[in-house]
Amino acid sequence: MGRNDEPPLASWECTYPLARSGYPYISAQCERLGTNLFRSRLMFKKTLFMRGEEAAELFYDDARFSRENAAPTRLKKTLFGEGGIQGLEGEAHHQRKALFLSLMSQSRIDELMQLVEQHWQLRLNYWEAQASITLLDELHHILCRAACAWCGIPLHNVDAPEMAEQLVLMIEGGAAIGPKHWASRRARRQTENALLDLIKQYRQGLHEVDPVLPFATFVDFRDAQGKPLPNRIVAVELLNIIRPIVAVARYMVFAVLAIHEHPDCYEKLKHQGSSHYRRHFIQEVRRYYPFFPFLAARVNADFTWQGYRFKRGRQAILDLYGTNHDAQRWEAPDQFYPERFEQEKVDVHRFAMIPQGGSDHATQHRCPGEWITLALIDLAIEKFIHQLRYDVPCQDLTVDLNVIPARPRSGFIISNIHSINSSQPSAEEEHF
Ligand code: HEM
Repeated sequence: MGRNDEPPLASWECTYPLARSGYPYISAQCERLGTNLFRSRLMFKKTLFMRGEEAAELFYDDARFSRENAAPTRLKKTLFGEGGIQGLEGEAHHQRKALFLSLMSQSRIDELMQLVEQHWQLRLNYWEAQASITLLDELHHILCRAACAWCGIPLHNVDAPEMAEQLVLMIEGGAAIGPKHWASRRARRQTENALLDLIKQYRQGLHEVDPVLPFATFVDFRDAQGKPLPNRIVAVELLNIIRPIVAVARYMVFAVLAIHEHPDCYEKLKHQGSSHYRRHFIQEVRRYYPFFPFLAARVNADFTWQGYRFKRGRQAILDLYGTNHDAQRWEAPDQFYPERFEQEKVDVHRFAMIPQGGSDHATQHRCPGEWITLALIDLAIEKFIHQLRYDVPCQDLTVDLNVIPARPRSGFIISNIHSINSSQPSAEEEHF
């Protein structure tokens, strides 16, 4: 290898094999070529693919990589929206990020958890009356109602199921092709438009929202020049809160799946209360189960790294799933083993364990919703270990690694559901 070589070539074009193999694709190429960096083309664009802790540290060096115009259009039209925080850089990004982080205080997160508890409790009567329910679908609805209430977005009974469905379409349609992708684009347009109407009404003084809630925080924001955010951007950013809160349903289901498939974990969670073990279990759910597959950026300036040339303007992809499963960093990475975190230091979460991105929250693009995610998974564990009795009927619980975003095929069906601690009887049943 010379001082300034091109990274190894995996293939001329890899869009189709990547779509067909899903999460393990980048790692499989790394193993085949004996490298953590290779090149190919994605959607005919020359692309560098990177995996592992060192590569993640490099990817988060903003002198070398930029997110501006990095996300593919199909993701902007579905998952992210246009003009949102994901594509900002520098001071504009820091300002916008500070707004998101201002919503993540412990007291605000506690508020959200109380809302989720309330909506869960209201739904429990219905669960108990059914022969079975599909947990993923139910959690999508509960989280949608709680997230909208937490943000200050009024949802009436009639709108709630539609809103939940549209958010799920956005979550699932970004990576999809064909009709599902187009339904996802439609869902984004409709949801943004519904929010736009609310934002306009609020600006005209037609309805009031508590100023601490995200809706008012974003609409009332003024930059250093006293300029507000355009209505469309406010709508995109509000969706950047409620959509991912609904998406956490997948991690909650994965946590319940892990409890089901690992009886030893169940016993430890039941008897060790809210111990270190529980925290390690939650981290292992986020490390082990596939969710956000990879991130895209653009090379900012020519540079050389480990003898390989990075050319300005080149597309770069950081493999999140592959980094979380990198055998050079993790022992038995494909085994679910919460105890592994006993040996880890806090800085494991900077570049080695990066299901929600790495580096810093305030200055980098790392997910501002990590604390909410941890709290919601914890809530699911509390419910399923201590507060509910249920059966898991025979079903297909396969998690296909070629489906992005992943989920257990059945959505996790549970039956014979009973509340163990029925100290909070539901006042009214919610109709989804
Ligand atoms: C299901 C759990 C979640 C996963 C897997 C996840 C994953 C991610 C990932 C991979 C990123 C990109 C990081 C980067 O570009 O460096 C991200 C960014 C982001 N996430 Fe999350 N997230 C989750 C939950 C949440 C929640 C609950 C919220 C909000 C309440 C949220 C809001 C955001 C926002 C606004 C960004 C953009 C941040 C920026 O560009 O600076 N996410 N998330």
